[in-house]
Amino acid sequence: MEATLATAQPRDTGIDAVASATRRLVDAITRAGGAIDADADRIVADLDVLTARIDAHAPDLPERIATMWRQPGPGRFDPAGGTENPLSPPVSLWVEPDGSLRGEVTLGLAFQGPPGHIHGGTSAMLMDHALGIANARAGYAAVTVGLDISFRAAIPIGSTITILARHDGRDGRKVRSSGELRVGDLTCVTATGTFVLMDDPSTREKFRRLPREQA
Ligand SMILES: CCCCCCCCCC(=O)SCCNC(=O)CCNC(=O)[C@H](O)C(C)(C)COP(=O)(O)OP(=O)(O)OC[C@H]1O[C@@H](n2cnc3c(N)ncnc32)[C@H](O)[C@@H]1OP(=O)(O)O
Repeated sequence: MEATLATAQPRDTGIDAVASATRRLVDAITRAGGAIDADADRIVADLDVLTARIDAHAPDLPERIATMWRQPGPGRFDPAGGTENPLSPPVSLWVEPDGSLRGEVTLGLAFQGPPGHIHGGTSAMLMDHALGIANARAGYAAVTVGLDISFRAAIPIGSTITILARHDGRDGRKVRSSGELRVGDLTCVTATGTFVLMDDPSTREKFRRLPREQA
């Protein structure tokens, strides 16, 4: 049986292709560093032309957010697995036979924390998001109120990181999930999360409104 993808299906055209190219750009910049200083003025001019070309297509923010949430299926704009989001690491999560999630990702220098290793905030984002998707797959769309995370071993830049996440249960309006990041057989990060259901009245009210309406 074909495995089910819990994150957005990557495409090699349109906005997904632009986002991928932008990830390659960011990776190239972080690898080159100050070695591009002499060429920086020309690079900035070229990038500004591209930015203006793209910006000409951008609707205002509330309209853009509304469009994002009208798209069916897994979030294409998520910060961890959003194929349309150039800041999103290219994560795909698959549903295992027991309903848990499993995926792999390799992160470059843009995600560095300690020398040669992944930033803890990046690991926390991968965990927060995977735990949230594990809940959503179990039928519980919910927002994080607590994330307990342990960094047990540093994750080398460029290593293949295995992401595991599972929904652990519901307690009234709260749901729990847990997960880990592994490199090979080594468990590098463990996390447990507490989430509040989005259909809880206070949560629904808070996340119903768009930024402009909240001002
Ligand atoms: C659609 C599918 C999406 C799939 C993936 C999404 C993954 C995204 C994950 C995220 O990053 S979500 C974004 C980060 N989270 C937030 O912005 C939520 C911010 N918090 C809030 O807006 C409010 O807390 C919320 C509206 C959710 C609820 O407010 P309330 O005033 O009603 O409740 P409160 O925050 O006091 O606590 C709710 C419950 O959580 C409990 N709680 C709070 N902090 C906790 C903590 N740190 N650990 C454990 N439990 C905690 C708290 O005790 C309480 O338990 P009880 O219901 O049993 O009383």
